[in-house]
Amino acid sequence: KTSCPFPPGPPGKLLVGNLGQVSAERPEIDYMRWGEEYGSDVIHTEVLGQHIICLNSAQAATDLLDRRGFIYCDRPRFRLFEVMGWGLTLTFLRWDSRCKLHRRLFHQTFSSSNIKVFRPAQLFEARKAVRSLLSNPADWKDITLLMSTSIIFRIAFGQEIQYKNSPYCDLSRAANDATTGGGTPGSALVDLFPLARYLPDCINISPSLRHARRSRPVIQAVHDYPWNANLKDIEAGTAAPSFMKTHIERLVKDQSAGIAQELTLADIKGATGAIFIAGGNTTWSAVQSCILFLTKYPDTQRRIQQELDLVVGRGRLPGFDDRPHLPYLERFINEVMRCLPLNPLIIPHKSLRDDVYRGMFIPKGSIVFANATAILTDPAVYQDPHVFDPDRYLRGEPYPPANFGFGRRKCPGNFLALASVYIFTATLMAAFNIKKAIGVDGKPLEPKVAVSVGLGGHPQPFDCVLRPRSDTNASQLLSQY
Ligand code: HEM
Repeated sequence: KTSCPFPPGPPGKLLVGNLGQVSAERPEIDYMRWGEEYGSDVIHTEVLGQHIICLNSAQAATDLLDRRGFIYCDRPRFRLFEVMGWGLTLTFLRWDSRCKLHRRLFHQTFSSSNIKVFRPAQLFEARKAVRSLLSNPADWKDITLLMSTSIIFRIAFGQEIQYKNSPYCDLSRAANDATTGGGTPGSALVDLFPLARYLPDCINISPSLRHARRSRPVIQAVHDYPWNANLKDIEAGTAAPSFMKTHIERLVKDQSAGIAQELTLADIKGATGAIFIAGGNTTWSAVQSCILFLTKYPDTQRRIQQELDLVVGRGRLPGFDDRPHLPYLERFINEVMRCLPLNPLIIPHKSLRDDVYRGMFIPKGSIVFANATAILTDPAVYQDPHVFDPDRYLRGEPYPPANFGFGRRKCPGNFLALASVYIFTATLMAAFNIKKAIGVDGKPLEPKVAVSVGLGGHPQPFDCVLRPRSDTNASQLLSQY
């Protein structure tokens, strides 16, 4: 215990605290406003006795979530997602030996050097997608969904998805709706009043709870359907390399050698499902964000294309070896991530013990949010933070630190995700120009830079027009590929 005060924050009401004061839709904006009002980058609220801490600066987030990661590595219970049927899913696991085991599985597979084995699948899918765009440019949303889903399905379950009306794409869309429809993680009625989960549907006043119950079959299917398909292939000896295959084969080998195993088949199944849910739609959203900013900023397109034409030339398509030689494209992707964080409050962490930070008391069991929106638009770090400017990084401003989270719960798929986004954007820009769509009034439609609410947000729908470039022979190269 300590005599230090809690971090500053809005005064609450007797018993309920700040219940109802934080917007369900854009809580990050409330926390930014309070940050200004109370002159602090660490804000405290309390809802029904639950302490909530929001970190509005990179400094506070790295000091606590990175440097004191051993304190801030737990997660709150996500009861709404439990109702949906998410089980051994790393994202929702409390910090214990099982969670550490799952993180090890992810790190072994998705470290910056180990992801190189997935490059052929990423390259193949990116080129397949851009080739499909040549015949169906208006279909860019479905084609990019097919690509992101197929990359993650190959990596997780060894299954390629060949057609846009494949049941796996429907599954991906449904799983996306299930998770994003749950609202800001940890803020549903059932998270605040756990007994609400037992309310019968006839008196169930919570739309999120009804949504979670309706989503159960989809979440079950996400785990079972591709798993069963790949299990058949593994048994038949025809399975392609995948996370699932590697870990099942290792488990079977260790079991037959009599080596004691902490890992179970259920762990592998949970982790494989987690790759799909955490890695498919997020990558799709990041790809869509790139298309959004390419649409908004034609000059940026030209610069990416000039760089590509210079480095890659006309005789071939971009590959992974070109990436270090395409610094403007790298800055562009980082600037897209900075301007449109897909998880404005990341995913909440929870503290395992009492802590004091700069004289402020953070009690054990606090829910801790890093406010990505505040961090990425902090005027003390980013000059003119609301201006889209990939060249800001040439002036020494840091690459966005918050999009993939912090500390011991930082996204283990970050290298893989950025590699997919890179190879798709490079291939797209080698082959296409993107223009704004024209509205009914004859004027160009300006895409809105906004993200949906909920876990794994995606850019709000926008239109654009893709036209093959006539000044390169990328289309020809793609059609031969
Ligand atoms: C652009 C794409 C992606 C974005 C923006 C993203 C973002 C995030 C964020 C913000 C977190 C929470 C970190 C925290 O709590 O501090 C997270 C966690 C996670 N991500 Fe990603 N992610 C992406 C792609 C991927 C991919 C491709 C995979 C799979 C290979 C993946 C797997 C996970 C997992 C398993 C977690 C939970 C980690 C834990 O709780 O310990 N993500 N991601």
